[in-house]
Amino acid sequence: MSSTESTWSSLAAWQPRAIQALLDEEGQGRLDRLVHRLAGIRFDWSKTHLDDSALSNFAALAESASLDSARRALFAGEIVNVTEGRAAEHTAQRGEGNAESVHLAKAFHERMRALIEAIDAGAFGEVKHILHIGIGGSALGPDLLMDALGRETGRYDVAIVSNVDGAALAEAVKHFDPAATLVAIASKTFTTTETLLNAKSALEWMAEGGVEDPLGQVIALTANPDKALDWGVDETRILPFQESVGGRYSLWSSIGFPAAIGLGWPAFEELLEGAAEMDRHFRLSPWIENIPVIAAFVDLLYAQLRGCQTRALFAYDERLRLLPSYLQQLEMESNGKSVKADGSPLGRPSAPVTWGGVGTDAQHAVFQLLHQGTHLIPVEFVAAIEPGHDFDEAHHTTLIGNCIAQGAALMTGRTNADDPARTYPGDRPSTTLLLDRIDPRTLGALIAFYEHRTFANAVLLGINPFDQFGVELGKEMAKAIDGEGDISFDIATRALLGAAFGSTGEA
Ligand SMILES: O=P(O)(O)OC[C@H]1O[C@H](O)[C@H](O)[C@@H](O)[C@@H]1O
Repeated sequence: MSSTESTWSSLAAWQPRAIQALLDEEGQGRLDRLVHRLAGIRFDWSKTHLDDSALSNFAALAESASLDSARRALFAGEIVNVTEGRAAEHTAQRGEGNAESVHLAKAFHERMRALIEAIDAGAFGEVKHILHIGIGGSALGPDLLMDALGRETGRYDVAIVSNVDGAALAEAVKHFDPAATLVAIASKTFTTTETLLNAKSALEWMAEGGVEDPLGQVIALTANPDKALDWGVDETRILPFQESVGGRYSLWSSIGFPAAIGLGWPAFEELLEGAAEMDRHFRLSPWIENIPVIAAFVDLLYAQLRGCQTRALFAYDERLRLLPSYLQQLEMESNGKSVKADGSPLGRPSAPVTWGGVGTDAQHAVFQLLHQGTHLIPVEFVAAIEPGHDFDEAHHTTLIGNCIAQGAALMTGRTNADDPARTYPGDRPSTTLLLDRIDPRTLGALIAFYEHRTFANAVLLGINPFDQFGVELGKEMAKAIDGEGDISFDIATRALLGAAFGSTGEA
């Protein structure tokens, strides 16, 4: 048996103790070990089942799974995405990584900054609106940033369109003046069907709106500049980034353009600095003090040792309402795999399903199941101490009070001897991330925390988190339906195609 397998066997023999009992017995010592502060965020795992024995077993797993050398390889810009033969250099975008890559990332950032300065200075005429078109990693990060931080900046109106459904584009441009709109086409590969179709329609919308040279108002954010050139984007308006930056890790590169222009360059730099602080912590801290690594231990405790198939995240802050969808891509596209990096079967559950919503709304919709359902679902609460509005402070005290109350209620439960329907089993785990405030620096650190937690989970499971072949088959079939390629569909699919299009879908 490999040393990793024998560590998993020791972990399998671990017996959880009630969270309340751990708190009662360990008291302040438990808070000292399981509550950490970094970059304006308080990370609290005290209401989980993680105990000293599990912690030391997981630390042993980190050793046997060579997390240290994987981490070193990540930051050194070595090939960690083995199936695609690539490095994963998102940290280099933040100045933490291989010197050459950091240098190149800085040069690309400078190019982006210069273009933004030119736009600010009127080189594109009057620009009021930025229409960012991208999907997946080329949209979710920028969307999260702008929704969280861009509510009051007022520099430009930024709209982010991803869905190929034309209704999304129509809604985005509804209040935009085509003459005063700059279109940013964001695509790492510059081959994504949805993005290129939306971009084409955006140009048509501009032409119909009287813009003589719509392409003159287009910039491209891509790791494939040649394709952008072929598409017709002028070379001077292409903002490249490195091929080694993964799509769902790319908001730090030129894919973050809407944030850099919408929030202003100093804010974008602060975002990068916040992430870099988390990078340094992750790179240098021992396992049992390492925030993303402890978080991964807790994830594995529930997914691998307690059979939890899902994990839930509730943002108790309207500004972070897009965090669950951002994390869904990061975690599920990275670690939702059945084979290890070497192609051998994973042999254990992969990453759980990530889902979630916004508090307090979710309390009135899905929390019933969290409190009394038969599923054990580890919950993560994310909240900020400083409110994002000027209304009566009762809004914020109620919001945060509810967040904290939910964690306590999940853990303590309540028995009603007369009525099982009114009994709460309790001992349900939660993690709380409490941000001092939502600003670029703190958000940068938070997102980098999630990236490193995802990476640590992957290494501990033996997964390559940087490829996503699972999305390709469906794309191929959609192309065949569109007449590209010849796939012979089954009878049920042909019938469905007939019902939708009046055709059989046969190539
Ligand atoms: O940036 P692009 O090349 O347009 O890719 C956009 C997205 O599409 C792909 O199918 C992947 O699932 C995502 O990881 C990626 O972020």
